[in-house]
Amino acid sequence: MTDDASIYYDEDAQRSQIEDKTVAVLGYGSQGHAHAQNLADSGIDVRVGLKEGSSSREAAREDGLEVGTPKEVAAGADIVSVLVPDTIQPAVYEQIEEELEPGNTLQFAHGFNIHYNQIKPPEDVDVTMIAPKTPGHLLRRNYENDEGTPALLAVYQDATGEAKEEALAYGQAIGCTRAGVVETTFREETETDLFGEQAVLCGGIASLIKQGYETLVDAGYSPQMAYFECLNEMKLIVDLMYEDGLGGMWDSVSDTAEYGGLTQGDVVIDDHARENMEQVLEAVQDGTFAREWIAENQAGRPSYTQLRQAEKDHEIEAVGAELRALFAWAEEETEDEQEKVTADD
Ligand SMILES: NC(=O)C1=CN([C@@H]2O[C@H](COP(=O)(O)OP(=O)(O)OC[C@H]3O[C@@H](n4cnc5c(N)ncnc54)[C@H](OP(=O)(O)O)[C@@H]3O)[C@@H](O)[C@H]2O)C=CC1
Ligand SMILES: CC[C@](O)(C(C)=O)C(=O)O
Ligand SMILES: [Mg+2]
Ligand SMILES: [Mg+2]
Repeated sequence: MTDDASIYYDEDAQRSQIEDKTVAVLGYGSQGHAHAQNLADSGIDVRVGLKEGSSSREAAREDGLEVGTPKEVAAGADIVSVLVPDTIQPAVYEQIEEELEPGNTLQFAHGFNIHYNQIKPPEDVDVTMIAPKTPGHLLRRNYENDEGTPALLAVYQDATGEAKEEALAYGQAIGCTRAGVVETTFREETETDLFGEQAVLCGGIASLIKQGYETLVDAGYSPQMAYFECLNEMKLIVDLMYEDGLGGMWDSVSDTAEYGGLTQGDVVIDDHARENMEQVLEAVQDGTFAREWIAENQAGRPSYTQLRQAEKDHEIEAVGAELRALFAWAEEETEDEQEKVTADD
């Protein structure tokens, strides 16, 4: 995004660009179920593409959607939205490639396979991206609550001359132009998304939480105390940043927290952490991470499986599960009490 980046809203999108078109949504996972249901609720003709025997087929049918194999649904579609996992996309693309007709659109929610040349579409189709900046389940929840979800729009290939307009209409139909759609490129979306999820949003924050938790527990504090301090309250603090930036958070916490945070934050996340972040970014930019991830999948995901298990086995997960169960029970009780008060009134 540059200083003059364009942001598009509902009024910038033309429904006519999509209303008579058929969309094949491949995959019915986090993004797939949200795109498919939001499109259908916006009056668009949607079909869901899943392999025979897929565990997602029943869910899509229960949600009232027509289901076929990726090849079957792509055959009748104007827009094919590729929402299976990134590592599966090249194989699924091979199944649907011959169904693409001139003027059709290949639509993505992340640029990995286009940017790293794992999918090479024919020149006569549009290749676009609407990348919601949120997990899919929140994309669906926001749509149902009449709220918007910000997204990025990019056009890699404009065979029809109307790729951007159609992508905007798609973004409107899944609820993104309600919040704002920012124009970017496949390269910028891919590299910033991978960097963000690795260094900050998913990897960085999980490691920060675990290191904080372990520091307190190793120093003799109770695991419950460490959980509340390092994980539970994270959401509440991030909510303040989400609503009003870092300033919103600094304004709300005590002066003591603000002074301690401003002096110690950079001690923890220091120049060394910054150098590590730069290395993470370099591996994304020069394709090292992409090659590693593709090879890891070709080898049957040995490291991924082991790392996933180690994360599940971390003590903070068991402690958190116990505490959250107590919390939910306490909340239910509070609601019951409130209902009782209302009824008594
Ligand atoms: N997760 C997110 O919120 C975000 C994801 N993205 C991007 O969206 C895209 C989709 O990611 P995400 O939603 O996480 O994916 P998911 O892992 O949630 O996708 C799982 C779905 O894909 C189906 N699937 C798996 N293999 C195949 C196959 N061979 N043929 C057909 N369907 C298959 C699964 O069916 P089955 O039940 O049979 O396994 C399931 O329905 C990616 O490009 C990702 O980077 C972008 C923004 C956020
Ligand atoms: C932050 C992770 C993400 O990039 C996302 C939800 O936006 C993803 O790939 O899931
Ligand atoms: Mg993302
Ligand atoms: Mg991502």
